[in-house]
Amino acid sequence: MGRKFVVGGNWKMNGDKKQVTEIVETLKKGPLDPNVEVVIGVPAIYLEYVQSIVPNTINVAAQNCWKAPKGAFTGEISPAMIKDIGANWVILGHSERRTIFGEKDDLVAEKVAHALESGLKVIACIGETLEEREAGKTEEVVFRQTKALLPAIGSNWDKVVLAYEPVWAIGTGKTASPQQAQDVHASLRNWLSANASADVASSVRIQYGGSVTAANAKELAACPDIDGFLVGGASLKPEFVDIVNATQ
Ligand SMILES: O=C[C@H](O)COP(=O)(O)O
Repeated sequence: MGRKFVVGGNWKMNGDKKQVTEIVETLKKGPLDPNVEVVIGVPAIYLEYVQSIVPNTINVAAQNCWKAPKGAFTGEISPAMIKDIGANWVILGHSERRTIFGEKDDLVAEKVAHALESGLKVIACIGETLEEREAGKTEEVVFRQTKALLPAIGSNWDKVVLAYEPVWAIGTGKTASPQQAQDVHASLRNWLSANASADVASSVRIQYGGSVTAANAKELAACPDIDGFLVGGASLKPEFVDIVNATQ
């Protein structure tokens, strides 16, 4: 099957020019496993700068974008702008966008569709809240969120990475157990087999995100349906190198 392990670092709204330079220096020193695809999610204002200092083995992602190429959308950036400065990825539908900024499934889908049309690759995030998990609705929620993406993705699944990020595990230090994460990833693959295609189900890469650290990455990475991570807090620290190398 050969799904290439893919590790994203989502810096969120953190860092200043000095710190982002230091993080890039740390990544350059690595050494980073050459068999792993690395994508760093950079605050919009530093995208061009970071793109100009990373080696071409490291991919740069925006953390959000709008669903149109240009126009009267104050404060937004477009996929065309992201591509224009040389970056090729965008993270969409992150739970912070969904919960803090009120992005619903249909808006996330429109953004995904436009980003893909514009030639960006997409890390599309899904995941349930604690309340939803405790109500036994984990699968219902992640299937609903993924279903909304199907028409947006169309035949572009090779340009999409799904990131399963249980909201209760984000920034809380409370990681999903490898079994909990594996179970959701496996269910998602079954659902994709029935609702997209067997080929999509077996080839799409599904990252786990939520309090991933160097201490828990190896165990999570050993799960058969976990194909990488989307890392928040730890992506700002030197341990991100060990997380990238978790399959070694
Ligand atoms: O996008 C990354 C996730 O929100 C995980 O964040 P975290 O590793 O700080 O829990």
